[in-house]
Amino acid sequence: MNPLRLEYWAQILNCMAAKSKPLSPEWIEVLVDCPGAQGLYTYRIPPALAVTPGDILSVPFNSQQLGAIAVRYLTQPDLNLDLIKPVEAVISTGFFSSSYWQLLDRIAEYYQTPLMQVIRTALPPGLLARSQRRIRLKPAPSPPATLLSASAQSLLAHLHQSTTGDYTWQYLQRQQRGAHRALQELLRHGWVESYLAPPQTAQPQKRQVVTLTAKPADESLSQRQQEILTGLQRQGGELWLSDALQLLQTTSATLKRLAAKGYLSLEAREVLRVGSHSTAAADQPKTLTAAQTQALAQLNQLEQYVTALLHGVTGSGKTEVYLQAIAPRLNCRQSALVLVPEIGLTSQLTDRFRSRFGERVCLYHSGLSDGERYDTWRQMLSGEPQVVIGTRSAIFVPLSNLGLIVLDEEHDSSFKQDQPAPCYHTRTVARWRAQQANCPLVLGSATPALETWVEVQSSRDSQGQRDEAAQTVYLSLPSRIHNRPHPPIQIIDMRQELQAGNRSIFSRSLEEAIAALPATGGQGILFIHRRGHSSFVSCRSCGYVMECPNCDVSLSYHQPHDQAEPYLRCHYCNHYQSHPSRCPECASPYLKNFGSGTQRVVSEIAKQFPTLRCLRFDSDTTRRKGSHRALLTRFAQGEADLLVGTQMLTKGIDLPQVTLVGIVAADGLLYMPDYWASERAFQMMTQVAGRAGRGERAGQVIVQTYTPEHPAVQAVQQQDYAAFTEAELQDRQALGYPPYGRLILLRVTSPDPIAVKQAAEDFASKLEAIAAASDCDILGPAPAPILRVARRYRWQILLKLPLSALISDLSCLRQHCPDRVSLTIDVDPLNLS
Ligand SMILES: Nc1ncnc2c1ncn2[C@@H]1O[C@H](COP(=O)(O)OP(=O)(O)OP(=O)(O)O)[C@@H](O)[C@H]1O
Ligand SMILES: [Zn+2]
Ligand SMILES: [Zn+2]
Repeated sequence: MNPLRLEYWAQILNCMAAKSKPLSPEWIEVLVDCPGAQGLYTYRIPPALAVTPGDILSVPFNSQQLGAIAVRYLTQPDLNLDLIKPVEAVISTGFFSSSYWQLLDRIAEYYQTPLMQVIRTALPPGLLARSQRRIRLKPAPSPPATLLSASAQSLLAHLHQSTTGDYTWQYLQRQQRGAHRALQELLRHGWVESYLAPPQTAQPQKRQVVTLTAKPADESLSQRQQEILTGLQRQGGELWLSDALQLLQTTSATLKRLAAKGYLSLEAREVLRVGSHSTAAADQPKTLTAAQTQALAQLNQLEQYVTALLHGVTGSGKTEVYLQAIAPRLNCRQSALVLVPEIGLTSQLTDRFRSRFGERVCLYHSGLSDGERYDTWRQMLSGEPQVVIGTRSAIFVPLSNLGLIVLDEEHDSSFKQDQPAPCYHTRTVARWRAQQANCPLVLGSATPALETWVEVQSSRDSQGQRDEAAQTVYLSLPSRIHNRPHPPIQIIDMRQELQAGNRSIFSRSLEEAIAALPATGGQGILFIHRRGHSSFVSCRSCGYVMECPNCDVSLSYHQPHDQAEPYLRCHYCNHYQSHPSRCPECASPYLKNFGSGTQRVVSEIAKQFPTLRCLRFDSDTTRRKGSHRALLTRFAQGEADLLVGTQMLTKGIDLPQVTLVGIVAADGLLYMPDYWASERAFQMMTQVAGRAGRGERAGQVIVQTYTPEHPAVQAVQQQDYAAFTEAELQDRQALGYPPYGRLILLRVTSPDPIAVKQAAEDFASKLEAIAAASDCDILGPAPAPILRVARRYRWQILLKLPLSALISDLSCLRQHCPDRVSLTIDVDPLNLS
């Protein structure tokens, strides 16, 4: 025997001995492309067919042939083997890498969720429906066509009618009954092959733009029309249609009428080109500061999987480090994944990436349409090196050859999915993904999550004792770019303001600072915890509070501006109702709204500072696509003196002219029903404060509170992350809370208040046995802090486990879930309300 062949056989035998998995698995579980099909289905793999997880298949399903994705091999189907149908064909191979499914499997297991639900979260909707199966003639047919059945010959004739010898399978099925069997025959004899159409090149996205073409002087125009044109002129004469509708408070019909009269033009323009106009000029890498240089050098040395914490104070230039760490990897044809809390809020970051890497940057987030998400996916499957910037779900994009994963603002809670299941944390999944790709994971933050911090600490303590992969590398950017000072932080005790007779929502210091803005040419940011106008409305005669009919919460009072009709809205279920003129309880006309949201602050500002220009930035004013960017651009261009907004303001705003930051009421942040309320309050306040004084002019931060002695408030003032963390960690350790223990929250909900309580009690008693085995505490069952949301009653059970505890599979509880009750298992929950 030829020695080469011998070696070949030796290898095969080795493989067979080494792998427990049979060489040719017999069964495969697949995801079927059929709207009603729930779960995974099992198919037989015919001996002649090589099927690998990740392949796109065609399978018989009911009476049809459907597209499917091979997910995982099965050794022992729990079914009657004779009833299992065979896979019909492999349409496209290597669509997903098989490690991709291992990742999803791991998520399903850790987060106690059925694999199907994980798949649904990970894959863009309609992935299979959009991948078209096509059939084409092959060049060298055999045997002669005359030996084929009549129906096969007829199908062949159809294919010959096409100039390219190529049709979609759907089309052929419509042309001929029983095309399926004919196709089998043609495939078997090598006449044709079936394949998956390559992705259609994504059309450049176009958007309507409104441009002013004539001055609004004409008398034939109505006053309203004149206002619109003047408004457009004030905005620089050009706006995206969507922004124009919002900013000018008009309709497209009105704009079209004005266009017909020749006052403005409406045309489609490519989004990319115009959208990034501010950064059209390609951007060069900046000369790094010493700290940046050191951090980058350490990052560049990391070749394999390892976690690195880039701990950089606000304004220290973390983004520049990401950019320069990614550049060499792109040059080595590796891709990078950059995860951010919310894409709309990080337009500056996105712009910086675009201007550095141009077309190689691609965005992936839930704001994309299904079609856009699909196109982006297919583009990534091409394997071309690229940088994907995305939110939470982008951790699932199918990038091959990953060279680096970055999680910017890693402490941000939007990286955790509350619902639907899987309730995954992007940081956790990113670790697994980086591990699989064997690439470094960079966590960036000015205020790292305590969990991350503890890992760094224990890495330091155990230098050299543990294996490298378990170490967290610590990189620090301790000062701002150009050594700009941090703004001093002034804490105002609002109780003293009240004593001094000041009943305004602004303390005297904040009032003075706001009043001084125009003269100094600086801009200010006011942070309010709540959107809307006021948090609740109550009757001054009988004390009745207006509540949501569907939820156990008070309705928020909304009044977008002073002339607008006020209305009430529920921030949990979005219930809307008009504001009553009289109390529904006692008919008294004295209804008053309490607490201050963004709208109230804006209208207060208008009263106290009539000449000050103010923009509101919250989820009410930024509902439309692109409106975040539009508002921030207006602010950046100096169209307003003040930006008033909610936590959306905390992230990534880098505006040199902002000199004042005011936190109107810190208290709303401090008292939340979570074990980590202090941590979040500290992080948020530090981030907002960090928006001030990033330019040449010094900044100033004013925090108003009724509890100035609160440790989080104190720590913010002293800008002392380490001290805050140390104190907070001691509390956590004493109580066995994360990061020193683990939590699992079971949420039980139902429209039926009795059934939900019953089910929760049932689950709790079933958990007793599990708990005893794993040294775990069961807290509850108890009604959730807000018992009813959107007409569903909510109960919860909290499991508190030591870090070392092995938790058994809780998904078995689902089998005991009664009909109208639903159970969500939230592993490592952040939201306990
Ligand atoms: N080496 C450098 N030389 C000059 N300017 C720099 C350098 N690095 C970064 N910058 C600029 O400093 C500013 C702050 O940087 P960046 O926004 O990346 O900070 P950050 O650490 O992400 O802050 P935050 O956490 O507050 O968002 C940006 O305007 C950036 O362009
Ligand atoms: Zn009343
Ligand atoms: Zn409600």
